[in-house]
Amino acid sequence: MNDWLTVAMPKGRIFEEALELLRKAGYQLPAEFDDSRKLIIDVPEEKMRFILAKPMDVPTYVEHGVADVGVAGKDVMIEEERTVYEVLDLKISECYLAVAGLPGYEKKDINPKVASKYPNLATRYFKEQGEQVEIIKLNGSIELAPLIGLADRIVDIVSTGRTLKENGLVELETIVPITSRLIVNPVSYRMQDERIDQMVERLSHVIEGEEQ
Ligand SMILES: Nc1ncnc2c1ncn2[C@@H]1O[C@H](COP(=O)(O)OP(=O)(O)OP(=O)(O)O)[C@@H](O)[C@H]1O
Ligand SMILES: O=P(O)(O)OC[C@H]1O[C@H](OP(=O)(O)OP(=O)(O)O)[C@H](O)[C@@H]1O
Repeated sequence: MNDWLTVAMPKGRIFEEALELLRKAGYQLPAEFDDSRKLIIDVPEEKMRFILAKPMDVPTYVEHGVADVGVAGKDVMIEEERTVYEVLDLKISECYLAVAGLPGYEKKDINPKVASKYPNLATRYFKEQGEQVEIIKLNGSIELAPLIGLADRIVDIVSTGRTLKENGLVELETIVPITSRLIVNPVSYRMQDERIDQMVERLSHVIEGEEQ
């Protein structure tokens, strides 16, 4: 299977959009992708193996070389800081990272707490801002933290803004816009450069077409 390409796909909300993009780029992906609990799906016609991972873990599989390429949110890339090449902005799963809190929040000097699923990113952000905070790592439902008094602020993804609004929170600072990226293992890029370049080219073509 030396000439096969292993692709790490994030399960969850990016999956369908990424799948659609690949199909539009001409990859023949069977119906099995749309309704399966399998974590490895081989597509011999394309000489491709797909592994379905947790979104936050995709760069880990790619860094270790068990996947040649992968799809990961920019949020995950910033948080994880893995040694991989980021070769293409897929322009899917658009959202942004923001600091949010209760309305009227005022910065306090003593032990301000920030809850986030992105502890590394949040630590770096507040350091850059020259603010000392305690980061509390959560795995989901981040908006709950200020409501229940676990933290004063949160660092989290905002897309429609509905979760903030329905929980009575407001955005305090915008950190960075987020989209999903195509990432590549550096060794795979040397060994399979033609196949990977071709993939980038085919996907770019679809993305540019959709932008017009
Ligand atoms: N509300 C959103 N709208 C658009 N894109 C989002 C949104 N939330 C997250 N994303 C993007 O999708 C990626 C994966 O999100 P998803 O919610 O599927 O995974 P997750 O939160 O890591 O999964 P899980 O909740 O199972 O741990 C994120 O890394 C981010 O890039
Ligand atoms: O601005 P919105 O459109 O409301 O989207 C933002 C929400 O989406 C994500 O949560 P997700 O649905 O992944 O749930 P989680 O709390 O389990 O992370 C994110 O963490 C926000 O809570």
